[in-house]
Amino acid sequence: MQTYDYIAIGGGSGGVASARRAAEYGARVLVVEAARLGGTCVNVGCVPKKVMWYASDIAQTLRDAAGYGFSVGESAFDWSALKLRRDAYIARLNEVYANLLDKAGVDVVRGFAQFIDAQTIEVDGQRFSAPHIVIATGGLPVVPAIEGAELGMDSDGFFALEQQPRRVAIVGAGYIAVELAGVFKGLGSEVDMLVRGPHLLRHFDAMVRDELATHMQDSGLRLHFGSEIESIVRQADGALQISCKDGHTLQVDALLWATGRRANTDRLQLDAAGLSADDHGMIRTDAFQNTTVPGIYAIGDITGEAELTPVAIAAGRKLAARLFLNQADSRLDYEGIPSVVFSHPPIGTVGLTEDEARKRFDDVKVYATRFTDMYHALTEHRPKTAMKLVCAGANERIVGLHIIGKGADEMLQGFAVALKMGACKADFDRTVAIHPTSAEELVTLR
Ligand SMILES: Cc1cc2nc3c(=O)[nH]c(=O)nc-3n(C[C@H](O)[C@H](O)[C@H](O)COP(=O)(O)OP(=O)(O)OC[C@H]3O[C@@H](n4cnc5c(N)ncnc54)[C@H](O)[C@@H]3O)c2cc1C
Ligand SMILES: NC(=O)c1ccc[n+]([C@@H]2O[C@H](COP(=O)([O-])OP(=O)(O)OC[C@H]3O[C@@H](n4cnc5c(N)ncnc54)[C@H](O)[C@@H]3O)[C@@H](O)[C@H]2O)c1
Repeated sequence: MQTYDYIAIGGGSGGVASARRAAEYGARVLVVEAARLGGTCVNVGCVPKKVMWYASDIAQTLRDAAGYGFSVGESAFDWSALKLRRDAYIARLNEVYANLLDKAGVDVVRGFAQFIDAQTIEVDGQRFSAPHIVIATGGLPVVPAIEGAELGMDSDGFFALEQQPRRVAIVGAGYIAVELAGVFKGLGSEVDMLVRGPHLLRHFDAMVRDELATHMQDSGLRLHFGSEIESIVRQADGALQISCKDGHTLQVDALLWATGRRANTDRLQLDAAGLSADDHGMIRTDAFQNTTVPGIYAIGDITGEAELTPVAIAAGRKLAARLFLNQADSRLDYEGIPSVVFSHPPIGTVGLTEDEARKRFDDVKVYATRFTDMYHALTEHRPKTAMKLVCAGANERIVGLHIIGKGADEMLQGFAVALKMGACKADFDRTVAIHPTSAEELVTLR
């Protein structure tokens, strides 16, 4: 049996970040990874998704170019060529992760870890023990139990696609559904989104989610709200026939399930360590990432908190500082986490929605604007940009900030710092605008 100070189960965003920090602080550390280093984000998440988002954005730029006097002529897009280049980039990132761990002096064991007891794990018959073990095993896509569901793909399957389907149906209305719908549509597929409820992105501020629906419909993407699938059947010509409960049918070449993710805890043998997952398989923790068993911690998607890479990384680093740098108060503040939806156009959001703020505070004031940004003044396609500041209290502290429009993705980070610092509307007002930008609207709202 080999012994360590710290073991991270899972070499994804959270596990790798926590392990590297712990090693930097002098701990002897092991990372166990069952698949590819970098986890969901690097291999089947943020990174390949952003590559596809860029491709779709370039396709739109080519279409916009005529407005600026360019005759671009016929352009062609080769999905499989892009996939090859994307896969090569990710293979390089896998190596970068391996090198970073190596340089930090972290040992890596490839294989699937299972608990033997609270301080011992087993990987392919080999045992390792440590007084501190962090579970960072992330999540997996969920596909509903519907007749023919296996004929569709999940987001992992999306990244394995060798050819671009001509007609695609996407089920779901969360981050992944709207992001991948934008990719397919931007790159020229016909897209139908089947949404169970009445909205896209139901937890988002009403302004951005309704604007996004308008943008999508204007781009020719078909949104079917209140739509639930009954069955999927493969036809003789290879197409998929989708039958919905309301009698509506659809024929497509591919179907994408973007119906959420579940925690990856199934085969960990949590009970051997005295741990149990909740009904969703999540391992809940206190504010310091402690599970109910002393010496076992959980970080990242497995905890069911904001499922974002920087959250997993920050929680892992804070935990390492608490355990190995004696920083007893070191913990991640889960308030005010900014996030971007890489839809077309992108959405940036931080803090409370208007509805949430009205429930929490008596005195809420909202400043909003909707305009055509300068880039689109000359293009045929003229999507609007929309922005909203949600303020609370007599001093109008900004408790929510929401943007949809070109550049929202890169605009948000700095504003998120301002919100974290407790910025009020008056602070925005006394900041001189940068002209001509879209972001300047946020400091000139009246
Ligand atoms: C399509 C998609 C797009 C996304 N886009 C974004 C984005 O743009 N921005 C963003 O911030 N977030 C995004 N996310 C979310 C982000 O990927 C996750 O929040 C993040 O990867 C969580 O990190 P983690 O460390 O908790 O888990 P993961 O990164 O999932 O890592 C878990 C690792 O544990 C390994 N593992 C599991 N069980 C075991 C075991 N028993 N033994 C050994 N190894 C094991 C797995 O193989 C995996 O490598 C996206 C997710 C998806 C699916
Ligand atoms: N840009 C980003 O930062 C980014 C991108 C992708 C994912 N993520 C993270 O990953 C998490 C998971 O994303 P996701 O899109 O898988 O989940 P999600 O929870 O955001 O969305 C799931 C969607 O599926 C719908 N749904 C669930 N079951 C259904 C069914 N049986 N039939 C029809 N619809 C059904 C839900 O109503 C919801 O609209 C996100 O919450 C986010 O934290 C982040």
